[in-house]
Amino acid sequence: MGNLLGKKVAVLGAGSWGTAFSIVLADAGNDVCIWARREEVAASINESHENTDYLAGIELPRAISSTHDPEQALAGADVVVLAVPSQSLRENLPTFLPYVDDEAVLVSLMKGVELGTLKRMSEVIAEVGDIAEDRIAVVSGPNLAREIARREPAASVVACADEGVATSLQKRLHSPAFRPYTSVDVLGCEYGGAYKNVVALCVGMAVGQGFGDNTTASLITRGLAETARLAMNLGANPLTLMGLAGLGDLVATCSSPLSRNRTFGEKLGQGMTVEEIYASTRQVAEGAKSCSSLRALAARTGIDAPIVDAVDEVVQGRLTTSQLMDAFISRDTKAELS
Ligand SMILES: NC(=O)c1ccc[n+]([C@@H]2O[C@H](COP(=O)([O-])OP(=O)(O)OC[C@H]3O[C@@H](n4cnc5c(N)ncnc54)[C@H](O)[C@@H]3O)[C@@H](O)[C@H]2O)c1
Ligand SMILES: O=P(O)(O)OC[C@H](O)CO
Repeated sequence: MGNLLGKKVAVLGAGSWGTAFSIVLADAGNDVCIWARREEVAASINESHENTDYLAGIELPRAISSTHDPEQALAGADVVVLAVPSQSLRENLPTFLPYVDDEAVLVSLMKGVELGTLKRMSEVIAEVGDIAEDRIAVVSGPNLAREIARREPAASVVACADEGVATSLQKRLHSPAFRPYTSVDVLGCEYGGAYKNVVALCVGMAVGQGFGDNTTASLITRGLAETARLAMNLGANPLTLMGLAGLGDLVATCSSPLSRNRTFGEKLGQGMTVEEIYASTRQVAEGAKSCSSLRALAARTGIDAPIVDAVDEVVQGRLTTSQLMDAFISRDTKAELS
């Protein structure tokens, strides 16, 4: 393990990030085949070199093809990238795993924690596929799909328990506009990625009510404290949370109108219901589900997590967004570094 010298990468999931990440891979010299759940999406990629449903207006490199057939997508791939919504990973894996090469490395792009099991995506892959941790990696960082697809410069983290595998993947991903750093802290990257989505929902709720930069900066900072408290308790390196997969992604997601999580929160803050928001978009806002799993994980771990608690209450319809900030401000006062 450690020498990924092949050229073909299978990307499983033809949404915004699966498609944008395929551009990175193609620019870095890989041949990419995207598995699309819907045949018409595969046809659009093959025939017009555009994913009109998820990344309209972006021309895809000719090194990218697509198919609805998992066997065809995975044939000859030594790197397998998973980019489906987190809560659908477990049900999708049996479709893919029979065609995954025994030596292939699986790379999770997903930023969520599974409801019910409270597992990270790499844990779900390991469990369902009975795959060793040195064959599972994650890529996580401040990587809003449309900016990456436009080849705006960005950095990210590729993490694997086996540093050699992370370094091999780094070489396969390094493109003119995309700079990957290696890490062995898979857990820290995954909690950073899942948690920032919930904080972005919260920031969106504040923005939707008309609050300004003091409010959002306060939420981002306390959100980072909350993320670090839980992730460190579960074994993360604190410096991961200060890095690209922690603070970097938190800032990008909470600041950008491109973020689906922030937008979801903003619509709640403006008075839309959860059901109306789901009906208004096809794209996933992972935080609307992971707020419940992270809340349960924090409770199980005995960690104080007021932001995930409050976001989950709003998503479940038990708290209004106008009660949200009051719920934070009126909490018992304490030391910042407690
Ligand atoms: N979009 C980004 O900027 C971005 C960046 C980094 C990480 N991510 C993460 O990548 C993952 C995928 O996000 P995305 O942005 O591509 O989402 P998306 O909503 O744009 O696309 C999701 C894709 O999964 C498919 N899909 C939906 N339900 C499915 C199911 N039940 N089974 C199989 N496929 C299903 C959709 O058809 C679509 O192709 C998420 O975990 C997200 O947090 C997204
Ligand atoms: O659009 P969002 O909110 O899913 O965020 C996208 C990426 O995770 C940003 O790094």
